[in-house]
Amino acid sequence: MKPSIPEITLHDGMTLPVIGLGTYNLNGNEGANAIVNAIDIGYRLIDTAYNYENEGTVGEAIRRTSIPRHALKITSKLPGRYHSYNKAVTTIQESLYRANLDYYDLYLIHWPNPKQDQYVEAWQALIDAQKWGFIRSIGVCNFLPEHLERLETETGVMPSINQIELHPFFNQEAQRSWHQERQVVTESWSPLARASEILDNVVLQHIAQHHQKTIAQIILRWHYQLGDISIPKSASPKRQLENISIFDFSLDEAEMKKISDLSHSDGRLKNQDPATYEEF
Ligand SMILES: NC(=O)C1=CN([C@@H]2O[C@H](COP(=O)(O)OP(=O)(O)OC[C@H]3O[C@@H](n4cnc5c(N)ncnc54)[C@H](OP(=O)(O)O)[C@@H]3O)[C@@H](O)[C@H]2O)C=CC1
Ligand SMILES: O=C(O)C(=O)[C@@H](O)[C@H](O)C(=O)CO
Repeated sequence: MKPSIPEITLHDGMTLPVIGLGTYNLNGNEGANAIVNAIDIGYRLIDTAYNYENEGTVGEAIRRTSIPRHALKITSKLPGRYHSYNKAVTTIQESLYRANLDYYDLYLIHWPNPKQDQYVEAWQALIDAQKWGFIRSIGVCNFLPEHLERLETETGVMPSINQIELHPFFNQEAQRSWHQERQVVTESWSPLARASEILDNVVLQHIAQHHQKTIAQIILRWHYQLGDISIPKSASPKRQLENISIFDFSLDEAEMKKISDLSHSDGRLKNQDPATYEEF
């Protein structure tokens, strides 16, 4: 049976499933097949980006599936090199042309690039693109509280979502509670910490054995109970199904704490600190 994925409502009324499919490195025909499989088994939220060079692949998968466009939630992202207002507007249009879509459900600024300091202009372009009907909901990725505050002060609009690095090795406690106070939904990128050494972690192994689940399922259940949206990437039909089969058990408070306690200050996977990282 296909698992049914619960939904979250954003402050602008958009609803999104609590688990979506990450598509970084899902390109071409193989990528399209993987995305079609995910949609067929119940995924409705698909996360792409201009910089992944696969908005076309996502569009192809949407054309191949029998699920109607309106039942899907498609996200894309504006790259760092196109933050100026005019470039941002044409890039949003290019993102649509690449996917052959009339609108994105969610469009995000991919990184703030604070040194470049054009993210407020980019945000104004997203606000206008939403008014013109190109985008249904607008948000950001990797924005620190100071960046989010500036968007609201200078444009009056707070992002609906902030997609950030979040996994048991980097639990983002302070940023998550900042979001919660301001009705910004947290979306987790690399929710499985790219499935590297985390899959050998003994704390997670014990919890997984206790629930007769895999470590990936324990991590994704932890995300769900934290209240965030996660977007695990998998090219494998078996692991795609595993990753959405997490709604038939729950973690208790002690287990949640043990997982959150795996976090450490240098737990970022690639040391991409939004205060200094500048994306192309
Ligand atoms: N906004 C941003 O700045 C960023 C956004 N992202 C987005 O977040 C998405 C997810 O993050 P990503 O970096 O891909 O990392 P993930 O944490 O989703 O891990 C993906 C890796 O985990 C493996 N995997 C998936 N499911 C399982 C499972 N059940 N058991 C074991 N291994 C598994 C995948 O392999 P396999 O495919 O073989 O299953 C792949 O190697 C990206 O694809 C992208 O859409 C990512 C980075 C930055
Ligand atoms: O995948 C993304 O969305 C990114 O922003 C990349 O920078 C990613 O984090 C990465 O690590 C690329 O190697």
